[in-house]
Amino acid sequence: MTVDWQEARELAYAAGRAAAGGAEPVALPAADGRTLAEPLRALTDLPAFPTSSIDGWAVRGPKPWRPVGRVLAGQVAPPLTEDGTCFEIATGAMVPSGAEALVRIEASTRDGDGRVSGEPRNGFVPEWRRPGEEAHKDEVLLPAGTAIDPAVIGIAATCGYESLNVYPRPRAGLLVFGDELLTGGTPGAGRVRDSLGPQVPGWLRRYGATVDPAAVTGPVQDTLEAHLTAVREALLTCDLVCTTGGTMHGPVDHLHPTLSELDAEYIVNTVAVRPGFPMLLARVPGPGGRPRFLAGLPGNPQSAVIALITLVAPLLAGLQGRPAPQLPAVEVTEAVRGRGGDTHLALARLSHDGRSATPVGHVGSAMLRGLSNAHGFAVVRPGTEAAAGDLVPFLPLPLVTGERP
Ligand SMILES: Nc1nc2c(c(=O)[nH]1)N[C@H]1C(S)=C(S)[C@@H](COP(=O)(O)OP(=O)(O)OC[C@H]3O[C@@H](n4cnc5c(N)ncnc54)[C@H](O)[C@@H]3O)O[C@H]1N2
Ligand code: MOO
Repeated sequence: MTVDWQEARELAYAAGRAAAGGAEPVALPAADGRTLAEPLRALTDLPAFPTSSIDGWAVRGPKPWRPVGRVLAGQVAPPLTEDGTCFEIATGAMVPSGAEALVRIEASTRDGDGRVSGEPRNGFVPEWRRPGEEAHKDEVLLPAGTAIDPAVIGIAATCGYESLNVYPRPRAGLLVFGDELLTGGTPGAGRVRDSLGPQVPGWLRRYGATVDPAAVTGPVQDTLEAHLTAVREALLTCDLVCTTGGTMHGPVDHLHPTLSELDAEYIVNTVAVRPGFPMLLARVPGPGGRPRFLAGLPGNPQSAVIALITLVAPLLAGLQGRPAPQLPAVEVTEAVRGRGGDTHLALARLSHDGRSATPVGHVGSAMLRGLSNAHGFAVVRPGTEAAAGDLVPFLPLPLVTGERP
């Protein structure tokens, strides 16, 4: 029943990939953060016409050249037909056929009759860009599965796209379980603040899901009936419902009985990882034959984030048609103990060059202090220990540039 941590990630990814939605067209300005459902191909040669890189003269034959016209950017250049003539030309303008060279304005002189002389630059950089220099028509520039960022939108616009066919964004929701949880004020008298309701939607969005604020509910009352009602309702509008707490088998832990009532099928039910082992991922029959998913995040807050990064991140990557997340290797600066037959995920900070990781303090599964000071987790695989200087995989938090400098 308990699966290896790496295997759990692969199972979650495969489940998401198998359930990825069909492509939908989205206008370029709205495509940031989406995923290409088809390869991005050049629709024409790029550049599409010979394009001047300078302001100057397009010349033909030996100098001096008599100006016979002017080509500005945006115009179709007429041919330059006679030796000893030139067109004045602007940066970005089409180079006329027949032109043999371009002479920069600052490298040119004019005689009393207005004829132009000068030397074309003999440099490494040509003075005009040839059609197809950047891409040939139909060439694949980016594969399907590419995450769309502003630069991808830019190259798509350069090619002439108005919209892109992309995967749908998975819609995620969150149900917080636990009658002991406060939604405001300071903790005490047996009660703690809910630290997952405010936090989990942000992580889900960073993994590409949308989270409607109306799909975040809690605390849900600790009864089986309340759990069932809340999960059923959430599954109506969400592709993925995350729950927090109740993954064990305590007196008020109702998640497993809820899943059984819903005819859910476990994809992963507990993982050989510390912290976080009671995490689970289940598939629930959805309308139209497309499955919906429920991720059970353990109640201990750091364990909940570990479940997100272990199961939900690969699931969402698969649902969006992205490649499975790969882990870089880093050197640990101090020893990190193993956890016997379990994978140990040890919170750590990366060095500025990203090559080494140093474990942080305050890493108990009920704590968030270490998490708020770390870049991710050093991964110590089952049956191993990491000595200072060893290379281990690093599981990054989905932080944005500028966070945790
Ligand atoms: N007999 C055993 N008991 C426990 C074991 C075990 O192996 N045997 N494992 C422990 C581990 S490890 C974990 S993790 C938790 C998982 O339990 P649940 O998922 O059922 O979570 P709860 O019992 O509901 O809560 C655990 C803990 O976390 C606090 N919590 C819950 N939700 C939140 C929240 N939204 N914000 C802040 N804190 C939260 C809750 O108050 C509890 O302290 O089981 C252990 N027990
Ligand atoms: O493994 Mo629990 O998931 O330590 O907090």
